[in-house]
Amino acid sequence: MKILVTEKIADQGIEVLKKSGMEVDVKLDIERGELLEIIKNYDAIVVRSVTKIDEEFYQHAVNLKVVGRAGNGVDNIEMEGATERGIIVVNTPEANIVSAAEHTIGLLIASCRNIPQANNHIKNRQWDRSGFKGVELQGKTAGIVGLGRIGSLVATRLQGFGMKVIAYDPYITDERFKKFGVEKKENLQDLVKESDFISVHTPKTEETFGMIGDEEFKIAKKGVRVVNCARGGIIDEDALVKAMKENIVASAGIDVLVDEPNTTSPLLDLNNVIITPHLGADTVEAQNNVGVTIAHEVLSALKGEMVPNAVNLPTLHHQELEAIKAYLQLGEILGKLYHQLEKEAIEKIEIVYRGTVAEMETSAVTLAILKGVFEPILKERVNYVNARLTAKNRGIKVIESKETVNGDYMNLIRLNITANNKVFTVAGTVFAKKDLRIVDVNGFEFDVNPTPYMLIANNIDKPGMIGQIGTLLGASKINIATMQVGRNVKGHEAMMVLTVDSEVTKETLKLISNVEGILKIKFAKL
Ligand SMILES: NC(=O)C1=CN([C@@H]2O[C@H](COP(=O)(O)OP(=O)(O)OC[C@H]3O[C@@H](n4cnc5c(N)ncnc54)[C@H](O)[C@@H]3O)[C@@H](O)[C@H]2O)C=CC1
Ligand SMILES: O=C(O)CCC(=O)C(=O)O
Repeated sequence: MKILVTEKIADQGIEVLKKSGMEVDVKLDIERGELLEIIKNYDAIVVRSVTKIDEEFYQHAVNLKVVGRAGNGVDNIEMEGATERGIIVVNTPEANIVSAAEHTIGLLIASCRNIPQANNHIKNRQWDRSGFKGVELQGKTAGIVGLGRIGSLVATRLQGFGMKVIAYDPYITDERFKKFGVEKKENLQDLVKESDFISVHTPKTEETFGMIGDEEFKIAKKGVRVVNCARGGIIDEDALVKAMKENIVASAGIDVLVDEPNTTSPLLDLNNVIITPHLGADTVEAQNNVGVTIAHEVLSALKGEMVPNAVNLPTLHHQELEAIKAYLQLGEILGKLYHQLEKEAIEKIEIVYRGTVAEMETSAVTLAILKGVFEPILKERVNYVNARLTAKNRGIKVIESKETVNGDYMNLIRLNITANNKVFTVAGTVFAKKDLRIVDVNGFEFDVNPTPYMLIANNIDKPGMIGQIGTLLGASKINIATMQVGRNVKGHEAMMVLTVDSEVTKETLKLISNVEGILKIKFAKL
């Protein structure tokens, strides 16, 4: 597979990609036209904040499976287009947050103490100590907008300077405010009125773009100082210029602009604005961390694995992913059985989580089940990202339910798949956190450890059936690894599940199906 890297990531990250055996092309500063022309040749692209991944891009990226954003914000990536096409978008949301938080503090202190201005002054061979008087942080009130990963790191660091920290973030719990010792503000206006310093740490969304603008500067304290190390425009740039000219804002520390790269912003003309060209994440540590993390994530995503930082998938932290890993495998296997045993078009898929698994975050397991259901018929066109959409587009109802009671098993996943007025059922469990078992197929009970090749037969429960199948497989040089029979009533229909060491050809299946008493025989690849 081929990976294109269009922006600088750490050499260690490139090494990880290359060592995996993938073909890696690094084309920094590639022109848009050339990118659109060549992207059809690639399975994955790794970008930072400059490369625009939009609808036009997707139309050319016909073989693309993964977009890796080496960094945090994904506002340069159009998400809907990716999800519709089953392209998985991964980022590294934790890898550069310390650097961004420290840069925020740097911008705040540098602007409060006029450090860049004084530096320029003395480098111009002058020594006039007047005109650079700053202000202290201690005893002042810092208003944080967005108490997420970076906002909370900034909050704790500012508390270290003896500041009172207040925050506005309507989307997080009161516990999180308490955890960081931050006073909650119910609305932005209250935060703006009370703050001596305001720092924004939200993503750029329709709601946050321009959220600090003319109205907010009207009610802000005279001499307020602001920092934007999040995304350009969260503090409206025109309103900021105006408020600075009117001496409402005493200083601004800015790392991000609406249009980047940018060397013409009117903010550059104001002496009390200190500005860096989007350097928040530009440290040795953050870049190594980001580069290596994104490389591993892109490789996992290309292998079709669930990735913790997939943006267009349920959010899973590493620990959560570890906890559900075995259920992801089990769910996919259970799902894969349907289209290999049955041919009817599915109308409804009911997924029942029972016992300990019902207490977990199972949305990703549902995706694994759906991926499994469609994979035998859609192959690589279905993946975790588009599995739900695939079900929807095919008019299939997906119903999930949870039962916290334990039945015969500590945990159980059961699928009831309705097609043409019949219900196919299959259930499985996980023993000792990693041992998968199929325990029920259409009401026949088993304890089968699923393997890549399985034979599943319905037969009349009578003597000699097992022997005949064994003989035919033996003649075809197919080794049987395990064999189990499930039956409900003696002498009626039974089901045999055999795990075998190699693929079973259509000819061998035909021979088995001709055995008297065999009602149905199917070969399943898991
Ligand atoms: N300058 C740089 O180089 C870097 C910038 N960033 C940017 O920093 C920002 C914050 O990143 P993280 O802390 O990782 O994000 P996060 O997702 O952890 O936190 C964002 C917080 O903003 C809150 N929020 C969303 N809408 C809001 C609204 N209307 N009002 C108030 N709060 C709102 C959310 O509830 C969340 O708690 C992002 O814009 C990211 O792109 C991140 C890394 C480096
Ligand atoms: O240095 C970069 O790639 C941009 C960092 C950033 O803004 C982010 O990770 O959101």
